[in-house]
Amino acid sequence: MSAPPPLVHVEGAALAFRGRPALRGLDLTVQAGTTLALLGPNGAGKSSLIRLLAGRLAPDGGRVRVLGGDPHADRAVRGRIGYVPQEIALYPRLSVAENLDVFARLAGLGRGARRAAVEAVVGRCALEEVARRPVGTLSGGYQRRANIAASLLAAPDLILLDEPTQGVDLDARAAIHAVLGSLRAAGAGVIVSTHDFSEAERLADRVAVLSDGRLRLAGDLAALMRPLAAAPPEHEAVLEGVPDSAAQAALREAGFAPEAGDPRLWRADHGAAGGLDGAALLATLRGRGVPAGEIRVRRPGLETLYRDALNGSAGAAA
Ligand SMILES: Nc1ncnc2c1ncn2[C@@H]1O[C@H](COP(=O)(O)OP(=O)(O)OP(=O)(O)O)[C@@H](O)[C@H]1O
Repeated sequence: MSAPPPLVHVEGAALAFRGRPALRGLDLTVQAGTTLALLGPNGAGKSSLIRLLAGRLAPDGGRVRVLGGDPHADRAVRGRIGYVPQEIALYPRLSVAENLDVFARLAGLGRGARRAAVEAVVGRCALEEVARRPVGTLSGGYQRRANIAASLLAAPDLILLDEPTQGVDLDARAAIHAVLGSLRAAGAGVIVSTHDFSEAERLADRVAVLSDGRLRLAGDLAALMRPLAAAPPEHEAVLEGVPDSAAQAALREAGFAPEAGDPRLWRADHGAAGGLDGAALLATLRGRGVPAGEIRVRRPGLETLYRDALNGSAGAAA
């Protein structure tokens, strides 16, 4: 018997909007049963990739295969994919259960199957308490869970979620994490875009970092994180003002570099300032005229890998 196809196989995917490239030749393979976190700055191409995988868009170049087929051309493949867009795509005046019934009908489920499917996803997403309430009257967190529930009605083999926890409180976030954990435990593939490193570390077994329409890093999360366990702590200087040129020179001398887009946040590459005493460093920087508010020390983690990948210093994809 031949091996099942990978969940996702993307080769050289290119996509442009009005001539402006959003994806510039992206390769990505994801095996069945994987939870992949997609990371990248605003405009990196995460949503574009998710929409290609969902079959909502076709690539301008390259090839996109999901579950062995073409998600754009093949309706049967799309039927095995659950897609949760960033925006809430539900009818605000209908109750959660009514919305889910509409979407189950659109997914082609018969009457009996519809009722069972709605009940199953209401349970899985812990929506029992609000099932009879109009979606428009619910909190953002519940609306997001209802949005996710709608994508699960046809028991998909792959669920694509575009920033599912953006703007929700901690309880709603935990509830959404529980839903994703249960999908993973049931063997479904999950691809989730996020800006939240702790979320990615908690949920994913693989990560992919995109920027400017290109894949900068992809690999097994545990394998990528392993070398960091022995790495010295990182130092982050949070400044009270924008440093003048002398203060900038002092920061650079101490191994710090400015964080892109924020002149008040400087970071020392992991290792560069390792072994230094944060309080002593702060005193030294202040002595040199750096308006340093605090020096934070923290263990390198996924955020370190992410920054290295964006700075081009990451190793080859694992
Ligand atoms: N419908 C569209 N029309 C025109 N340009 C678009 C459209 N969708 C995306 N783009 C552009 O394509 C590029 C990639 O955007 P995309 O939404 O995929 O990034 P993203 O990584 O998901 O960003 P974010 O984290 O902000 O959601 C950006 O330059 C964006 O402006």
